[in-house]
Amino acid sequence: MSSPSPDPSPSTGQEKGKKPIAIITIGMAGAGKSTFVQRINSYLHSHSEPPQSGSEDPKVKTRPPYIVNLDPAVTNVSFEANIDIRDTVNYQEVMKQYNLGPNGGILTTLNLFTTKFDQVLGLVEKRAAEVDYIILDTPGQIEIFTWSASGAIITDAIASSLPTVVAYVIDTPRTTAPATFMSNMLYACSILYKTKLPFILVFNKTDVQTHDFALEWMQDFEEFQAALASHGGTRDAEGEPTYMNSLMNSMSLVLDEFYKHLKAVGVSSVTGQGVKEFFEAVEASREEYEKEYLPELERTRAAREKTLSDAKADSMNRLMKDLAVDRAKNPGFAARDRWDPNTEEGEEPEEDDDDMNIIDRSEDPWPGQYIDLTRAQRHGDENINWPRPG
Ligand SMILES: Nc1nc2c(ncn2[C@@H]2O[C@H](COP(=O)(O)OP(=O)(O)OP(=O)(O)O)[C@@H](O)[C@H]2O)c(=O)[nH]1
Repeated sequence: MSSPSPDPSPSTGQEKGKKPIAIITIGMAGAGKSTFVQRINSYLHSHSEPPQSGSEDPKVKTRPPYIVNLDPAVTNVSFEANIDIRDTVNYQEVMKQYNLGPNGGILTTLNLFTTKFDQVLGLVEKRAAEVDYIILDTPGQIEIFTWSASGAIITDAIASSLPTVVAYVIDTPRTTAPATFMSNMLYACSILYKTKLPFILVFNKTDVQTHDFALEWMQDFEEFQAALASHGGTRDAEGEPTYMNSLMNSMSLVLDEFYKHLKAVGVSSVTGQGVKEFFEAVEASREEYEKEYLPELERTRAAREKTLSDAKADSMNRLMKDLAVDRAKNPGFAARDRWDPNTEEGEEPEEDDDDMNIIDRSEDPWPGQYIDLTRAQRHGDENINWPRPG
């Protein structure tokens, strides 16, 4: 496991030609992603001071970040997002139109939004010279980043344009059991190997539970195995280690290698403790991105640009097919995961429209209401033709 750089100051980011760094927060539902984004947002705001006119101001440290909210189901966003998925796709309307429940609704909403991610990237790139950090908040459906094409499109698109780091947020108090810790690390591992991006484990909620135990387990697999052995339920009736116990023992050896590629910080999004260390880890990740990831990305960039639109259309079709297959394979789940007509009253959806625009709230005054999926933005009564699950 690598440790954060000793450089104590957050990024100045205003050095000539230095690109902003994108921080993609990923984590299980309830891990504290949104609270964490709010905390780092307020940290950056509190460290930004207007430059003195006509002179180099040594007090200037950072500038407020550019924030993209990709969680369509969040009701209250405690930070001001510059781009908000909810402005473009109406999640309730998606559930209704595709006859989905909350989980399928969130995934499909993100898939639809992803088809327009080039617009998001365009807006972000336009602001790149004005900000030091671009922060993306994502839904708790972590499978988006472990198997879904939309997760890969988002991470690849951002990382091919800007230095990018994944901040994997963990609910520390809920990770003290060895089995829970292991399952969280396996998720992290699959995201790391899928995105191949610099990765920071953010052990959140350290005001409730410090993350020392996690660091010990990551630095010494024997410590983890000892914790596992002393944990209840690890032996069967004959006193033999259970299958799960043996599996986790072996996994801890495998993960030992994985931990070497990670940075880990303890943070309390409530008190702000550890946020400075988090930004040190982000700055160290910039170097990692430039030395290790960028050369590889540049090799593939030319090919990617050429095939981007084909790949997007293909991914969308596959996703819609997967959705249909999943639902066919799991009729019980499909029957439960449906839009409930009693939960919402409203107008009938408009007919389909084939275009929508992403809004930058900082440029375009927020209209103060949801925009219907079918009338995404300012196209009068033209219709959108969303692909339907096969
Ligand atoms: N004590 C403590 N509570 C926290 C901290 N960070 C978040 N929480 C609480 O954890 C709960 C979940 O936080 P959220 O920020 O909504 O979590 P999330 O990961 O965005 O959740 P989803 O949107 O469901 O994916 C809330 O009740 C927060 O107040 C922290 O550092 N310390």
